Amino acid sequence: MTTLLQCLSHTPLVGHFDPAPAVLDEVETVIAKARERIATFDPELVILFSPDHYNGFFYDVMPSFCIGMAAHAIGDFGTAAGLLSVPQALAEQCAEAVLADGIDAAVSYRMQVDHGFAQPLEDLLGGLQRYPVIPVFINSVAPPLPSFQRARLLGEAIGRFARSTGKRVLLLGSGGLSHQPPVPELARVEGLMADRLKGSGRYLPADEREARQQRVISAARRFVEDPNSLHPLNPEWDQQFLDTLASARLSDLDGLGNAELSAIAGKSTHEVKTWVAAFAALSAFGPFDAFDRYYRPIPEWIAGYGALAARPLA
Ligand SMILES: O=C(O)CCC(=O)/C=C/C=C(\O)C(=O)O
Ligand SMILES: [Fe+2]
Repeated sequence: MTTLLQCLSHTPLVGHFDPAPAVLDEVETVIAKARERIATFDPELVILFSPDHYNGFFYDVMPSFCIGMAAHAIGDFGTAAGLLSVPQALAEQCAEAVLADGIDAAVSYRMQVDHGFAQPLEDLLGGLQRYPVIPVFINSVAPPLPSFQRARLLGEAIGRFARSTGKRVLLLGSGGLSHQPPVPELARVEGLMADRLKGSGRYLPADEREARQQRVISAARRFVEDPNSLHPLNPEWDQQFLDTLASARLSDLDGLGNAELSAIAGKSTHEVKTWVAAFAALSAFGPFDAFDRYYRPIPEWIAGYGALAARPLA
């Protein structure tokens, strides 16, 4: 097998405000099985599609897509901090190939990433540096957002590059499904907060970082008591989305506009474009089989929480 895919929701709330032990066990079992499968696959290269939450990408320059030539994680919400093991020459080749293929992704030689990248690297791979990883950012919270179609085309271009390496490549998608945690919006803030979103938030003082994290934890507590305190989760849409990916109908999502998706499933649901990109990358290896599907709405994590694996058909 030359490639394996794993998509998984992430949540900064794990360990801070958890669901009942039985649910936590269920999720841990799903993650443990994925981790075991990945260890057996023993990737030579990992390509990780993830969003950011105004920790590394800001409105001073906000790309739709960015490929990391080098990257470090900030360690928010108790996730791991430090350098990722990015194979720079290979990442440069990836960027060259993607641009030559018609997708104008930005590059970063100092990509700052948050739990969106760190959590899957820790949970699925065992740490930030366990395997060589090319991090690929997809803007999922800062309008104007890329479309489903562009995320799919990015994924296809990266998949063609991945295939050309001849390596065992693990494709990861991080984030989603339906959810809308409290993430500030430029159109709704001013003063210091607007300045933070334009770039001064890149290096937050510890007390502000802590206050920001507590805001999310408090919102989760409220959400459990009142599902209308935030945009409600949408299990029906989430299951349809999983059906769409599992049946390789990725381009069916092309026509779904960003405003429409926000209205259906919440403003952070755009993170599912990382799943679309990962599946599109897999499609460059030929027909695939999706398996180990998991889904549960978990209000404690403000998340339609899911997982889906896939591999090429034998
Ligand atoms: O600026 C803030 O306070 C952002 C809060 C934040 O980082 C929330 C993140 C939530 C997720 O990553 C998620 O549910 O996917
Ligand atoms: Fe997120």
